[in-house]
Amino acid sequence: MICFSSIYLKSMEFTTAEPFLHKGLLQSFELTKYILKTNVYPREPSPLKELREVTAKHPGNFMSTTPDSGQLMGMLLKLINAKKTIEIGVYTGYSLLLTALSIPHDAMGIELIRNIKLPTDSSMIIAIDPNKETYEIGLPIIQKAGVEHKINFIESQALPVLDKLLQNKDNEGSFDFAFVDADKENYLNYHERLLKLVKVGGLIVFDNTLWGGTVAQPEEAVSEDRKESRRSIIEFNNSVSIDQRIEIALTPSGDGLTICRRIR
Ligand SMILES: C[S@@+](CC[C@H](N)C(=O)[O-])C[C@H]1O[C@@H](n2cnc3c(N)ncnc32)[C@H](O)[C@@H]1O
Repeated sequence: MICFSSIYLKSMEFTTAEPFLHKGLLQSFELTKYILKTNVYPREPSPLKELREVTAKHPGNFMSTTPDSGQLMGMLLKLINAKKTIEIGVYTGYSLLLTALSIPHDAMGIELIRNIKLPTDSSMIIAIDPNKETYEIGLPIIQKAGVEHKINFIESQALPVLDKLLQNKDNEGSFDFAFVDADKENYLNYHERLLKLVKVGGLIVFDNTLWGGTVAQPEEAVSEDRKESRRSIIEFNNSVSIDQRIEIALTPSGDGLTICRRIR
């Protein structure tokens, strides 16, 4: 019997310069499930599990950040000891809650008032989404997890909020981390603004940068409803790949997660 992966491998074009291609992962849904079952779900904090299960009942559930990407982001947040973050695109709050659970609990109070360059009543995570209704689906779980005080939810399109933050020079280079998971057409606009707001050494992470694999397909093979965002994502991927202000890693986690580290 020929297994799926060997059919897949035969269909790939190998060149001598790319002997590592056969190591490519995620050749089947079973493999994705394997990663989730063995490594992600057993370690997923219970509030995140609860939020994932509540979100699964919502018609927009496919929008939620995948738990494996969430696990990677949690690791990144802890590695850089992120305290001040921006979240663009909240939906029911899976990535928001994991960020709130990953930033230090002791970073509140006095330290917040001393360090943050925003008004002293601002929280550590600025979370922006024009849809408050979906945020409110996850909010009771965020409250129960005891991390709501870390979140400043702003019901708005993200661009005007970022522009407003940039009007205050003190906000420049003051954030440790940003996560972007919203309208793909604005990814480059977000990138430009976040590069000013995030400090050198800080991270900007973009979700959906493989756009369901369509970035590597001919446009004719892509359904109409995915074409516009696919074009934006391809433009974004091309642009960040040559951007000298950042280091990047495009990981095949979830729907593609591009990690940008500001270096200048
Ligand atoms: C893919 S979902 C975000 C999923 C979220 N990261 C999670 O883990 O559940 C995209 C969200 O972006 C929001 N959105 C769309 N356009 C936006 C904009 N211009 N500014 C901010 N958020 C936007 C949508 O309302 C939606 O809630």
